[in-house]
Amino acid sequence: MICVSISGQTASQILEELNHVSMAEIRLDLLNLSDNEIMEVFEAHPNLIATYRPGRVTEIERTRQLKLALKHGATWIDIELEAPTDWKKEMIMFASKLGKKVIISTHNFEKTPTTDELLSLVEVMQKEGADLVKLACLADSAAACARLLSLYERYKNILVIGMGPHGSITRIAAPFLGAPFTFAAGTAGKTAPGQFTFSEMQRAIQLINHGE
Ligand SMILES: O=C1C[C@@](O)(C(=O)O)C[C@@H](O)[C@@H]1O
Repeated sequence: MICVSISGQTASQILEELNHVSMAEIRLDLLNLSDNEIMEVFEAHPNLIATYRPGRVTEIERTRQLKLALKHGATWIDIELEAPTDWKKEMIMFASKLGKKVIISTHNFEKTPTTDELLSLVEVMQKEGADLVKLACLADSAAACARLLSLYERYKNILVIGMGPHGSITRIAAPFLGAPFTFAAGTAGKTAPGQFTFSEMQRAIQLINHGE
C-alpha cells in the first residue's frame, strides 16, 4: 500500500487528495489546520496517520492536536523514539484505549548506522510498545540499502526507509519485503529526501507486480 505524506495544503485540498488514495500521513507540523479542520480531515478517511514532529509548537499543543486527531478517526499516530519516555507511554495508552495503533519512528538524516546499531534501535522500539517500528536513515550507498533491507529478514511490523537519492530502492522494495506500506510525496511536495510521487510509486509497484 502507498501512504501519501501530506504537507503544505489547505484543508479542502487535503480532502480532495484523500479521495484518490488508500492511505495518507497528515503532517500536522507542516500544515496549518484549525481544530475543526483537523476533525474534518481525520473523519474523512479510514486510514490516516497523524504525525506532528516536535519543535514548532509547545509539547502541550502538539499532544493536544495528536489526541484530537486520534479521537476523530486517525488510525495511527507516529511518535518519535527520541521523545521522553513518559510522553511516549501516555500516547501509547491513549491510542490503545481508542483501539488505535502507534508507530514509533526514528530518523537519521546523516547516515545509515551499522547493522548492530540498527538491530538495537529496532529492539528498543519494539520493547517500548510500537505496533509498527519505522526507521528512516540517509542511505549514501548500495551497502547502506542492503543493510537496511536485511532487517526485513529478522523482523515483522517494521518499515525501513533509506532516505536520499541512493535510498530509492528501499522505498520500492519495502512493501514487497513485508512493510505494511511505503511513503510517497503528496501533491504539495516531498516530506523527506528521495520520496517518489504517488504516480511514480504506483508505476514502480505495478512493474514489479506484473513483471513488465
Ligand atoms: O517517517 C516518515 C518517513 C519519511 O521520513 C520518509 O522518508 O518518507 C517521511 C515522513 O513524513 C514520515 O513521517
